[in-house]
Amino acid sequence: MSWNKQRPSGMPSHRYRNVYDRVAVPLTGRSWPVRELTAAPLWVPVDLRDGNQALAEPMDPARKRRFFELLVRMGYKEIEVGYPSASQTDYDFVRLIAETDLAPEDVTVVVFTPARRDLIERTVESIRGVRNDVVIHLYTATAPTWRDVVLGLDRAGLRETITAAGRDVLALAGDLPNVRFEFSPEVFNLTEPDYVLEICDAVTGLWDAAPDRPVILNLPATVEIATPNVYADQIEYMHRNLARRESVILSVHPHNDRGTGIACAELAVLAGAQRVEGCLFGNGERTGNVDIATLALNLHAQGVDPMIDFSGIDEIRRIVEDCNRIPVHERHPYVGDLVHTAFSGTHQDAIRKGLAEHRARAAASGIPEHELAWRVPYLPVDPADLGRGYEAVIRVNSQSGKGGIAHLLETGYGVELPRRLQIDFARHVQRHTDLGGQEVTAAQLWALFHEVYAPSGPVVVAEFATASTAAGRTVEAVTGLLADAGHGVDVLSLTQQSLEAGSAAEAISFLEYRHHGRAAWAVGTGDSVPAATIAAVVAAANRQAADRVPVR
Ligand SMILES: CC(=O)SCCNC(=O)CCNC(=O)[C@H](O)C(C)(C)COP(=O)(O)OP(=O)(O)OC[C@H]1O[C@@H](n2cnc3c(N)ncnc32)[C@H](O)[C@@H]1OP(=O)(O)O
Ligand SMILES: CC(C)C(=O)C(=O)O
Repeated sequence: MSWNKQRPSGMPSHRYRNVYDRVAVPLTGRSWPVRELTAAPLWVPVDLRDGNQALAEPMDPARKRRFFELLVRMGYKEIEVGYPSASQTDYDFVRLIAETDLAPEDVTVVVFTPARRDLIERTVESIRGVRNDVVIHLYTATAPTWRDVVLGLDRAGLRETITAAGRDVLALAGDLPNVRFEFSPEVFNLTEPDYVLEICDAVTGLWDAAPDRPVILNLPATVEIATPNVYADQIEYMHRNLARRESVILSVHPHNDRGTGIACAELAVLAGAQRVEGCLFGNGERTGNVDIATLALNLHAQGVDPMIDFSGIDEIRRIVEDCNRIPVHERHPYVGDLVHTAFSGTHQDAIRKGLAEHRARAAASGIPEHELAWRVPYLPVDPADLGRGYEAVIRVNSQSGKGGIAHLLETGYGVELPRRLQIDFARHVQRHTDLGGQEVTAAQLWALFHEVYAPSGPVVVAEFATASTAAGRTVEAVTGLLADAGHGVDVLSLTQQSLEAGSAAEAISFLEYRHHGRAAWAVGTGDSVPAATIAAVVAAANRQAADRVPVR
């Protein structure tokens, strides 16, 4: 019997070639697989250029400015601000930087240009008077298909075009003391390794790359073509073989066509890259540029300072969405609406226990919760690090269990349901959510709770002090209290397990009892239930009781 019943799909996969048939991948004895990520590379957001050129409605001046100010606030120190020869808006934005103090002095401004003299001239014109450090970023596609189909140049011809443009850049801006240069062999990942190395060495020679005026060599995976290990090999090959390696800032610029842009960037850094270009939340051509927010927060989540502040991630997202006019997906790493939320029962149970353990460990150690080592299951980072609360970590639907339901009542209403009651109530919730097929909010759960346990009669809320409920006396205390208030009470069950152990202080959180044949409930004070919580619960219950009989 075969376990694998798959059959040929009939998809025309034969039309596409394996990466190894398209480009030589020269490296053997690679060292990137055994390296570790221990520090953040230099992040360079290209939202205002590569991201912008992919928008149906490119950013107007106001949106560009808002985005730029956001990037500055977050701590980016090198920002590609536009393609000044492409549009008046891009040109004017660079002029705005030149003529105002919009860019703090420690921020380097990158401007992008193709290898065409008239466009280089316009680019250099745009940066006149900029006081910040400036990088002029020159690019040309170098891969065979682009040479043959797009540019109509052979290897030698393209080399001449690039070096001619390099000379133009040098002639027009080489004497500006605040200007450095960047070169991108576009579609690096499909270019013959010996050829791209030759071109890059020619450019760094021409621009006289030196440790005090390094040249940025940016090696794009313009269109992803292979598994990330191949890109890592390509980057390590360049890292090992570049002529002026000490005078080169090795940069990468992954896109995400195969959905592996993040992996490409991470492996490329292991392979020697020092600088990463990308966009916030992965905007950009086609499937986007690599997402530099996820990359940074991946470092944060493994204990490495990302060097960028994401502590207000929802505000960052709102600005990015507003500027790009593209929504961020609910499942987007770190920032999506649902990424810190569990609907499923066992996940909720683990999160709830994990959060309780975190709080207890913080109290025991004296270390504040936001400083304490994080180990809550299913939450790779503390949502609070990103400026989020814990309200959304657990949401309830038909996939949920008692733990999640109890969590919502605890956080929403301060009610701690004893285990037996959790089990019982979860059955009612399950029926309700199965029927409706929808999520239930804490308020709906609370209403359902009343419907189930106090369908018509009075809701009696009893508040009583720990002192009166010393071990072994709880039943009497409750009964007595209610009797004083004029109710005969038959206490059917005290469900808190710790009651059995005789510990009143822990025990008194919630008691289920029956009053004159009708369900009612009582809340008691104890060390585990702060007075404020009790007060809130009592008030909430009393508000909801049609015929309320508050005991105190
Ligand atoms: C991978 C990347 O992200 S690259 C950046 C892509 N970004 C953009 O294109 C956004 C801004 N672009 C533009 O505004 C325009 O394309 C301009 C101003 C640059 C050029 O406009 P046009 O002169 O109208 O040319 P067009 O847009 O049709 O571009 C195609 C031409 O550029 C040439 N070209 C492509 N890349 C380069 C390059 N790096 N250097 C020089 N020329 C290039 C093509 O060969 C083609 O030339 P041809 O007309 O002689 O065949
Ligand atoms: C030219 C480079 C930097 C680029 O935008 C790309 O290859 O996607």
